[in-house]
This record gives sequence, C-alpha cells and structure tokens, in this order.
Amino acid sequence: MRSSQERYIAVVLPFALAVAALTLVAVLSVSIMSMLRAYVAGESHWSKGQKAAIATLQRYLVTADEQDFQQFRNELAVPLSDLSARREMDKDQPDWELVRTGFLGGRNAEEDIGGMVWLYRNFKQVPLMARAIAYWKHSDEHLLRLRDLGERLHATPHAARPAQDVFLLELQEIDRRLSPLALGFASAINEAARQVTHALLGVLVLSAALLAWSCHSYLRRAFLRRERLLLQLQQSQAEAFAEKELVQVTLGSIADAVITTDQEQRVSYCNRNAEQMLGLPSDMLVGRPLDEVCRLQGAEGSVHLHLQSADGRQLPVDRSLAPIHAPDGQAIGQVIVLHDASEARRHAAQLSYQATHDELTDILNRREFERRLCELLAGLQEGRQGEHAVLYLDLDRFKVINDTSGHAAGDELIRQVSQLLQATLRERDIVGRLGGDEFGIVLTQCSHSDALHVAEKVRQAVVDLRFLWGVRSYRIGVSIGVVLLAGRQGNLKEVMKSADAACYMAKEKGRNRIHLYSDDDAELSVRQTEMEAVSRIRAALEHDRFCLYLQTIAPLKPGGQAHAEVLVRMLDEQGGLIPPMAFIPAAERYDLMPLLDRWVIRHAFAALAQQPPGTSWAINLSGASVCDEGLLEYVLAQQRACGVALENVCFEITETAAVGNLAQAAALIQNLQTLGCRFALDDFGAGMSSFAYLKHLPVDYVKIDGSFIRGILHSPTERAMVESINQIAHVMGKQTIAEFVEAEAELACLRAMGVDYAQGYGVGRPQPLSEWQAANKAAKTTQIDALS
Ligand SMILES: Nc1nc2c(ncn2[C@@H]2O[C@H](COP(=O)(O)OP(=O)(O)OP(=O)(O)O)[C@@H](O)[C@H]2O)c(=O)[nH]1
Repeated sequence: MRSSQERYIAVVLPFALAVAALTLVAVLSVSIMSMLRAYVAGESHWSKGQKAAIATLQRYLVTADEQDFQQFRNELAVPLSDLSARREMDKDQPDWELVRTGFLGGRNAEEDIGGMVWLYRNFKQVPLMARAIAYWKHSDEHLLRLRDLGERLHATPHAARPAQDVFLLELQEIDRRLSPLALGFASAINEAARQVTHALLGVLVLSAALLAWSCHSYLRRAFLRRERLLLQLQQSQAEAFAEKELVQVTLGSIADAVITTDQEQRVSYCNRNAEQMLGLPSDMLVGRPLDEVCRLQGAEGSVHLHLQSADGRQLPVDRSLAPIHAPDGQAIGQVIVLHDASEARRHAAQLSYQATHDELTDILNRREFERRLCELLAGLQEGRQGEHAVLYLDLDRFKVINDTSGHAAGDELIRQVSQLLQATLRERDIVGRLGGDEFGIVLTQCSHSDALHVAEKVRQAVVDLRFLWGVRSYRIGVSIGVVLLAGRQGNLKEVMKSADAACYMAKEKGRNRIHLYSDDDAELSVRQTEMEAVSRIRAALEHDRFCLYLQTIAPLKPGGQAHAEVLVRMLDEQGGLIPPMAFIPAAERYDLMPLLDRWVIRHAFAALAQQPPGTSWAINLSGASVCDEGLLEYVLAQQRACGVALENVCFEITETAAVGNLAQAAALIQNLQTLGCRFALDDFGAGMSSFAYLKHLPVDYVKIDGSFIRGILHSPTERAMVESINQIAHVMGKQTIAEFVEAEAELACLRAMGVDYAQGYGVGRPQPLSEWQAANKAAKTTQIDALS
C-alpha cells in the first residue's frame, strides 16, 4: 500500500511539472522576445548611426568642418562597434569583454548584452537568425568602405580633393547599399521575433491545453474514484449492517450468555441470556466493571465455576474466554461465554452415580467396591497403619425365595438385606453388592477381634430379618467369609479370592456361619486349587484352548463297522496338553460340563462333516448335559450349521448320569434317536442295579465297564459278568462294546463271547484328530481283517 506521502506526491507532481513547464516556456518566451527586442533596438541604433554617419560625412564634404568629421566618426563607431562585437563572437574563444564593449559601443543596453550574446551563439544557425546575420555581415563591407571613404576624405586636403561629386557619388552608392541591408536585417529580425512569438504562443497554448487536459483527466479520474469509493462505502455499510444484525441475532439467540468487555474490562455488550444469568438488564450491565456484575466462584483457571447472579442465585457454569484484537494486534477487550452447566453437571453426576452404584439396591456396585478396596490396599502397601477386614457374604438358599415367591420377591429381599447391612454398619465401612445374592463389606479401621464381632452382628441381623412376601414369611441365613487385613497384604484379586473361598467354606460347613480365612487352611487351599482350575477352564473355553482326540472302536464281527469315540483335551497357555483328569472333575463340580460338552459337539460336528461318508463318531454327554433343556436345540442348530448327518453321530452317557436323571435321559435319548442319532450307555455294570435300568433306557449300545474286561482272562466271575451283560444286551436288541481292551488274548476271548466291538489300547490309542484321520484312512479295512 502506498503511503499518504507517496499518494500526495503522485497527485501533486504532474501538476508541479506542468506548471514548471509552463513557467519555463513563459520565461523562455519572455527572454527570447526581449533578446529579439534588444536586436531590434540595436538595429535601430545601428541604422541611426549609419544614417547619421553618412549624413555628417556628406555635410563634412561640403563644410570640411573638423567637427563634422568627428561626428561622422562618432556616428559610424556605433555600427562598427556592433561589427566588432559580432566578429569577436564568431571566434572559437571570444573575448567577452571585447564583445561587451562592442555591444555597448553599439548603444545597446548593458542588461541586454547577455541575452544578445546567448541568442547569437545559440541561434545563429537557425534559418531566421542566419538570414538576419547574413544581412548584418553583408553590411560590414559597406561600413568599412564608408569608414575608409571618410578617412580618405579627411586625409585629402580640402583643396586637393577631386571633384566633390566623386566622394559624393561613392557615399551615395554606399548609402544605397547599406539601406536595404539595414532594412533586410530589421525585417529578418522582426520576422524572427514574429515567428518566435507565434511558435512560443503555440507552445504556450499547447502547454496550457496539455495542462488543462491533464487537469481534466486527473479530476475525472479522481471524481470516478470518489464515486467508486462512495459506492463501495455504501455497500460495505450495508454489509456491515447486515453482519452486525446477524451477529446480534445470533448472539441473542444462542443458549449461552455472551458478554464482551472493553480494554478496561468494562461490559460493552451482553446478550439476552447474559441478562438472565447475571440477573440484570443490559442497560444496567453495560459500562460496569465485569468483576462487579459477573461474580464467579471456583478454582482459578478452572472452566467449571459457579456464577452468583444479582439476585443471589448460584448457577454452575462453564466459562470460556477469548481476547478481541484490533487490526494492529492490540488487545481491546474480550468475549466471555458462560454456559449454563446445570444440566450437564447433573447428568455427569448421575452417570457417575450409575457407574458406581448397583441399580437394584443403590449401594456400591462391584466395580466401585473393588476400587475402594484397592485404594485401601494401596495405602497398606505404602505402609499406612490400621487394621481392616473384608467380609464376603452369600445369602443361604436364596434361590428358594425366587423359586417359591418369584423374582420380584428375591429382588425385594436383596434390597432389604442391603438396607439392613447399611443400618448395621458404620458410615465409614464400605458396603457393596458383588452380584446376585453376594455382598461385600470392608470394615475400615476395625481391629481384628472387632471384625469377627461385626461379622457375627451382621449374620445375626440377616437371620433376624423376617422377610414377608404375601402370605409367606421367610427367614434366611448368610454365609460369611472373613479376610483380615493389616500391613502389606496381597493385591485386590488375592484378597477377593481369599474372601470368596472363605465364604465357600462357610457354606461347605453347613451355611449360616462365618469362616475366617487363613493362609494355612488346608480345606481352603483345595477349594482354591479347584477354583483356579475352574478359572483355567473358563479361560480355555473363552479362548478355544481345547482339542479333539479320537479313539477307534473296532468291530469284532465280520461286517461290523468301525467307529470312534471323541475325547477332549485341554491346552494350557503355552499349548501344552492337560489330561482329562486334571480338569474334568473340576468342570463337573462347578457346572462347567454343559459348556464343555457343547464345545465338543460344535467342533466334533464340524470335523465329522468333513470325514468320508459313513464315518461314525461317539460323543460323550455329561450328567449335567443330560439335564440341559437347551441341549436338543443346540444339537439341531449345530447340525444345521455344518450339515453333519446325525445318523453318523452316537452319544455316550454314563450309566450313573443316566440313572441319576432317568426321566430326562430317556426323553433326550428318544428325541435324539428320532433325529437319527444313536446312543451308547457308558461304563455299564459299574452301577448297583444296572440291569433294572437298562430296560428304561432305549440305547443302541452298551459299553461294558473296563473294570470287568481287565479280569476276563483270569477271573471266572468277571468273565461271567461280561458274558451275562453281553447276552442280556443282545436279548434286549443292543450291541455291546468292551472298553479298556489291551491284550490280543482279551480280544480273542471277547470275540469268542460274541461281543460286538472292542475299544482300548489293544485296538488303538487316542490320537489327535489329524493323525487319526490319516491313520484311519489307510488302516480302516486292514484293521478289521487283522482282527478277524
Ligand atoms: N431375584 C433375584 N435373584 C437373583 C438376582 N441375581 C441372582 N439371582 C439368583 O440368586 C440365586 C443365587 O443362587 P446361589 O447363591 O448360587 O444359591 P443359593 O440358593 O443362595 O444357595 P447357596 O448360596 O448355595 O446357599 C440364583 O438363583 C440367581 O438366579 C437378582 O438380582 N434378583
């Protein structure tokens, strides 16, 4: 952008130049005119001198008066002086004094001489000037002749002069010559003056026209520019107005309070919401110091503040500040935006409450309970002093209330127990619902002896609670595990595990009692080992860390079809095999078998669907799965998912599982048989009254318990048992499978008895699925041949 000085120069300079040019032209014109006028005046003196010289010489010719002759000389000196001045000027290096003396002698004014010299020197080549000078130069010869004639006449004595006529004639002849030259010079000079006058007049007119034209175009441009600026201004004004209007409407309609201040922190604007929040109208706010009208409380620098309005109300607000800057960057105020945070903070408080409290009981949830316990343990780790205790509570036979009076009754009881616990305990104790009918209590700063008393007080309070639901009245008990905390002691996981195990022990020992955890409690350690196994099984289920093994069941009669039993192995985190005995008992005790059975069904079905047609596998079902009402649907869903032929699936259930759940087992067997599945009764003979049940169980195969097979070669009783099982099964239309067959002799004996199939190391060891697949492909037929 040009500075104002530059703009001023840009405007003024053309005019200054035009005026200077005009002035120059005017000065030049006047000077040249005055120089020409000097030459005209000089010519007049020259002519007068020349004329007077001729006249006085003529008179001298008659009078011979010396005075006349002197006058002649004086008069002639005028043109001759001009001549000498001119001749001096024509030299390369003129003597200016001689020039000046010459022109002065020509009766020229002293002040004109400079201009005359300048004009002569600079314009002698210019045609008009050159013409005048030519006349002037032509006169030289005649002037000099006149001088000579005069001198000659003077030198000739009067008497000796020739006839007067000779001189007179010569004089007249000179006069005749000089007169036209003088006239020519004068007219040339006048012509020059005229032409110069015209030319300068033209230049002047042109310059004036030029000046007028540039004035006109400048003014026109300036006028147009002004018009344009005016127009822009009007637009800009309209835009500014619209923008201001938009800002005002926007600020007025936003839900936050907007306040602007000036440099002195005085309110310069506030919108409608600001008026409401601050409790004063705008005209009472504008101009007042911000601190006076907007009183905020809260930590310095915090955006979460409380605003105290003029009428004393406290409003939670979030504040944001933004400085306002002038175009030069200087801060000229700020914008303060206050957001009414009541709703947001209420919502946040509610969310935080929900995240930390149990929905049903309003006491702490498990996560918050554990977080607080964790804090306490961290304090102990850091060396903080104090004795505390953790109580793990599980209501006894709570299920009964749910089952007899419904879930709503159970919920109500859980609520009442929560209130009871809170009422029984001190403020500073931590009470939370850990899930279901389990509660956790941390007795903070409570001596160990007191802790056991408090636990007992809690137990008693629960026992004393008479829960009424409709016409029914219930009394419940609670089993409590207690872990005493002091000094550096374990992490949260360990403490909770110990409390849980202690609670379990309280249950095991007959319920409604307190069990104090101690590290060297043998029963507890068994329980903890089992619980660890349970968590390992759960993790393995979650991460699919199981694999399938297969053990061949070979036919002992020609034409019989080989099949195989599916066995499951667990993998540890490193992929190592965990034998069934290390996890099946724990899975059975902690109700994980249905999950495990489902895992096997899903994977075995998928693998079997990929086998050659006619391949048949037996899958074990635990007692718990026999009672699993959803099992049938699960089997169907898996069949649909992988398309396995159910005719190739045989389920094995143990005799004890079947007998323990006879009705469910019979129903399940029938339902699955209808779909094409077959059934085998596993470990047959192990039970006390196996035969009595066999007729109620419509199985296809009976698997003779391995304990009998081991004795068939040496014990007549065992052999008789196997024979009778085999016979009775055949009579009932079932096929038999001998388990744990190891020796060739056993095989021969079983074949002789007419047992249909054999399974055991003597037939084939359990193999991983892939190995079994490869081996079975090749050996499928030869194995049968070898056995026959
Ligand atoms: N009404 C209700 N029942 C629940 C809730 N959460 C879990 N349960 C039930 O509470 C019962 C807890 O059973 P358990 O603690 O295993 O058994 P119990 O009947 O108390 O018997 P023991 O603990 O062995 O003495 C289960 O039947 C759950 O379905 C709940 O929020 N409301």
